[in-house]
Amino acid sequence: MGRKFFVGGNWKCNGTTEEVKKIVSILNGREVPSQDVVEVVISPPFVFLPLVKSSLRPDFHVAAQNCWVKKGGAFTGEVSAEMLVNLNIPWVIIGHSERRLILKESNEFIGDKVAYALSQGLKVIACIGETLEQREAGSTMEVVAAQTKAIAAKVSNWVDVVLAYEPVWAIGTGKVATPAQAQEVHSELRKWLQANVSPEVAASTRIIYGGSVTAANCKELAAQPDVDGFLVGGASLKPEFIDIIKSAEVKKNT
Ligand SMILES: O=C(CO)COP(=O)(O)O
Repeated sequence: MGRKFFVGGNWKCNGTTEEVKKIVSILNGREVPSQDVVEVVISPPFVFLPLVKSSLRPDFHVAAQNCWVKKGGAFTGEVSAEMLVNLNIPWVIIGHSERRLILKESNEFIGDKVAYALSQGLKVIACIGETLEQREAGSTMEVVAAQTKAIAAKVSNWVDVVLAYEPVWAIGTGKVATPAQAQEVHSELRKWLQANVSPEVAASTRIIYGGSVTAANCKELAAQPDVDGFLVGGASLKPEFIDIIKSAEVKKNT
């Protein structure tokens, strides 16, 4: 299979220059498993991308948190995929639930964004996940399958895509999915990819979990066979992010 463990740190809309410098210096000073074992990607707000890119250790990479759906131009307030490429930013997060729910980005719009970002040479962390209401109504798989379908419809090459399953009820709530809950959805998503894309894509695509991941719960989650890493919010702004990166070691021993 060979799916390299992936840990993303999504800083969301947080940080000042001073805080950014402090977090970067903490990240730079700690030992973590080698790049053969874990791929680490840090995602600061747009305005801090150049600072983080120029000061972060070379074995960690950077991601934007969003980009425009097509070529840049007269789109006030947007940042284009071309600009990220121009700044040598290799990754972008697309379809985070905060953008889906607060900014009303639809499945189709997100599919278009993923396709355009890939076409420009960016690698994409594509986010999906159900709300509490949807989970309680028993429609989790239906929701995440529809979200994945809208992405799959526009993607022909999955090599540069990481799928992030982030149940909305677990984001920023301290209410992490249990290892069994995460494994269940990840395994169903892999089956969905197998049936609707290809067995090769299903076997090789990393499906990472996000939602209240901490140093305390990451090892148990990482031990699940279909959990290939994490997208971390709050804890990525703290030194414990290093411990979450180290949970990649769990995988090495399984
Ligand atoms: O949304 C997330 C990462 O993209 C998860 O956020 P928290 O880790 O703060 O719950």
